[in-house]
Formats: sequence, structure tokens, C-alpha cells
Amino acid sequence: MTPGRALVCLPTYEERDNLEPILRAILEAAPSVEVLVIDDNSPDGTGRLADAFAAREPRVHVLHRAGKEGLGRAYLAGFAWALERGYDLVLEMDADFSHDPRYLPALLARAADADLVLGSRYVPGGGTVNWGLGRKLISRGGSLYARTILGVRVRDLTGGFKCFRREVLEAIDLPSVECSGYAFQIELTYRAIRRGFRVAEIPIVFADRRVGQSKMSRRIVLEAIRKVWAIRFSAFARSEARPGLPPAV
Ligand SMILES: Nc1nc2c(ncn2[C@@H]2O[C@H](COP(=O)(O)OP(=O)(O)O[C@H]3O[C@H](CO)[C@@H](O)[C@H](O)[C@@H]3O)[C@@H](O)[C@H]2O)c(=O)[nH]1
Repeated sequence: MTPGRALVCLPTYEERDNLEPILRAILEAAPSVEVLVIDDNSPDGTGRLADAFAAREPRVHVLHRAGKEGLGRAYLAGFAWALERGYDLVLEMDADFSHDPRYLPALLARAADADLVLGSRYVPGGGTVNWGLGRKLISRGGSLYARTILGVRVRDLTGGFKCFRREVLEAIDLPSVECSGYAFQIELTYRAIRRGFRVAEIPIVFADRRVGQSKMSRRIVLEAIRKVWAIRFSAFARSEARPGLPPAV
């Protein structure tokens, strides 16, 4: 059962071929959720397709942004939209089917007794398919690197399929979030842990996209490597510190 109103934030950049199938799959897997498509003026017309879908389906909303500013900025705009409208649960999800909508009910259910639920590739039952060795190494190594430097127990720090209780987003000072890409995911989860929120991981299998292109780049990987240190020694890490970090469950 869904505890309260839930909104799936779905950032899109050039996802024309994925958009309608993913919206239909989300609404079929979790009929109680609403979806906010956050489109950065995709040149392929994804935003217009989203408008046409939303005109037929009241559970779908569209937020248009002027241009491509990266995944992190798109999510921050979506979170502000969700908080203003009073949603209780706010989810992050990719639009390219790498996050299978069939996990939505489990993410929502787990939020009954956790403040932030992470879809995790690195707990028993989780995994990745269709990934080359290079991406596997970057992802595994990246999570291990960030876990070690930040001193947290969460297994999958870079994943982007997650469910926040609204209190978490309210407590994180969203305008001060700096990172984008992988580092954005690390920063949000770390901030939630520092604030003492309960973080849970549920297993997901992440399938690489079948259609379209990943927007992740070498620059975003390098940003993450550098930014983990900035996150570790940031003002929020000091000011929000608790005596002994809560265990990630
Ligand atoms: N609005 C908007 N959406 C964007 C942008 N860049 C990417 N997106 C959208 O964000 C989703 C993920 O983009 P990808 O480029 O496919 O990301 P990825 O490399 O597969 O990264 C995913 O996995 C990482 C961990 O392995 C995650 O860290 C990351 O958040 C994401 O979930 C897709 O729906 C894509 O259209 C942008 O600048 N603006």
C-alpha cells in the first residue's frame, strides 16, 4: 500500500523513443503514482510528446526547462515542484528502462519504514546486465571509493532509482546542492545519512538502455572522483554531523 501521494520525477533529454512506453509501464506497475516529466528542451521533441501524453492522462505532468543543464539540476527543479504541491513521496527514475518499473511497488512499500529507499545493484539479489567491463569497474569502484571516503555503509551510492520521504528533501538544503551526474546521487544520499534519516537498500537489476544514448561522460566521472572529497569536507558534513553515523539498514 502506498503511504501518501507519490510522484515519480522522470528527467528526459532526447528520449523520444522511450517516453511513451516508459510512462505506460510506470502507470501500469504502480497505478497510484503520478509522474513529472522534466524535459530540458530536448531537440528530438520529447517535451512535445510528453505534453500530448499529459493532455490524455491526468497522472502525468510536464516541467519544461529552457536547456540542458544536467541530471542534477533537472531533479532539483522536479523536487521543488513536488514539495510545493505537497507530495509525500518523491522518486527518482531514469526514462530509458534501465530502471525497471516493476520495482516501484517495492520502493514505495519500503518507504513505510525508511526515509530514503535506494534501488541497489550491490546488495544480494541486485545486479547489472548488458554492461561492459569498463562501466562495471567504474560503477563498482566508484561506490567503493565513495563509501570508503565518506565512511558510510550504503552499498550503492551512485544509483539513481530512489524514493525520498518529503521530510528528507525538506531537511536537505536543496539550493546548496552543487553536484550533477553520479556525484549528485552520492551527495543527496550522504546528506540524508548525515541528517540522521533511515536509509534502506532494496535489490534492483539495472539493465543498460536499449534505445538512445547515455548522457554520462568522462567529465561526469571525473567530477564524481573529485567531488567526493568536497562532499566529505563540505559545510553540511560538519554542521549536520551526528555523534556516530546511523547505520544504513
Ligand atoms: N532533463 C534532463 N534529463 C537528463 C539530462 N541528462 C540525462 N537526462 C536523463 O536522465 C536519465 C539518465 O540519463 P543517462 O544519460 O542514461 O544516465 P546513465 O549514464 O545511465 O546514468 C544512470 O545511472 C547512474 C549510475 O550508474 C546514475 O548515477 C545516474 O543518476 C543515472 O541513473 C535519462 O532519462 C536521461 O534522459 C539532462 O541534462 N536534463
